[in-house]
Amino acid sequence: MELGVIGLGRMGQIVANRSLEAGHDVVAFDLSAEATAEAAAAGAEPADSVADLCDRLGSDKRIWLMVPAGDAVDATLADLEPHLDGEDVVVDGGNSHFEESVRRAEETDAAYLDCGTSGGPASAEAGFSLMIGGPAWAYEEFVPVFDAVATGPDGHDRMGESGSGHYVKMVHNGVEYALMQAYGEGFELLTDGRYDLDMESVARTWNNGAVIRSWLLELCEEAFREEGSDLGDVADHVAGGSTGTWTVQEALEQEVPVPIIYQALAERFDSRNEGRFSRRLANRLRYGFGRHEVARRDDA
Ligand SMILES: NC(=O)C1=CN([C@@H]2O[C@H](COP(=O)(O)OP(=O)(O)OC[C@H]3O[C@@H](n4cnc5c(N)ncnc54)[C@H](O)[C@@H]3O)[C@@H](O)[C@H]2O)C=CC1
Ligand SMILES: O=C(CO)[C@H](O)[C@H](O)COP(=O)(O)O
Repeated sequence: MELGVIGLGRMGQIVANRSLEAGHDVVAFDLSAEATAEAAAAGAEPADSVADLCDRLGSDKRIWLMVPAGDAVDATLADLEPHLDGEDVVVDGGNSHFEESVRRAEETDAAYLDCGTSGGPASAEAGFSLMIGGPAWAYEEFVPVFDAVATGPDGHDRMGESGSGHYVKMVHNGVEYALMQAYGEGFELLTDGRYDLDMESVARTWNNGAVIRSWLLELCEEAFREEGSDLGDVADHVAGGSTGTWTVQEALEQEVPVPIIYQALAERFDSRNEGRFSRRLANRLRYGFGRHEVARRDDA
């Protein structure tokens, strides 16, 4: 397939690279000329604008957006719109709010797929988990690229109608917050508790056969190995929060109790005030899976 990729940051480069490795042709564009050049060095055909990218793709365009959620998606779609028709397919692989995706699907002339993407830059080699909403024919058209960008055919599926992909990813992120909080609390108790323990050893032992083994726990093990059992100078400050907020807002609207996800979100907001071990670990884990910058303490 010939694929246009717009947005070539941490995630978009991986979308382009994995598509190229699977034998697809990629036309790439980013507002940053350096990012476009990086994709070109990996084998993509560089475009110098959205219009140029559309010219190079011709008819039946297949385009993947990997720009920051929010205004950047609308700005890109505004630039794309004069070049799109009903035979074209646009995928938004970012963390957009599901209601925004429904609106965009209604507004655009193209078939629009909302694609929740999980795995982060740490999954560049293994591939992502993709949760997709939108028209079935457009999903089927994109399957060869989804096969390449995901872990494989089992790493993606059509969740349902427009919005459902980003809805499932929103809930995924709420669960992610809660799991991070649970691991953080456990390690905080072990750190402040009765025994002098090596946290990397605990995490490694749990990761080998324990009920609570997981990729996030492997990232805990990595964090303790790289930062030390006490997390060294990792600050007690957790950034982000928008997707968890959306999850809690939706739960309130649906009258579904999600106290653990809410508590994890509240702890994250609280971290912007004072220091605790669980939050320092969450700060460091976001680097593990997302290559988000690790905030460091000044006093360590
Ligand atoms: N980093 C992560 O762990 C994950 C990120 N996501 C989502 O994927 C999307 C992209 O995230 P990242 O790659 O981490 O962000 P990033 O900040 O690394 O890259 C974004 C890229 O988009 C480009 N860009 C911004 N506006 C543009 C426009 N109008 N036209 C063309 N290019 C534009 C920027 O120059 C930058 O290169 C976001 O929605 C994010 O929430 C989803 C899953 C995991
Ligand atoms: O989607 C992701 C992981 O699944 C991204 O890493 C996202 O940035 C995480 O959310 P937050 O920034 O609120 O921690």
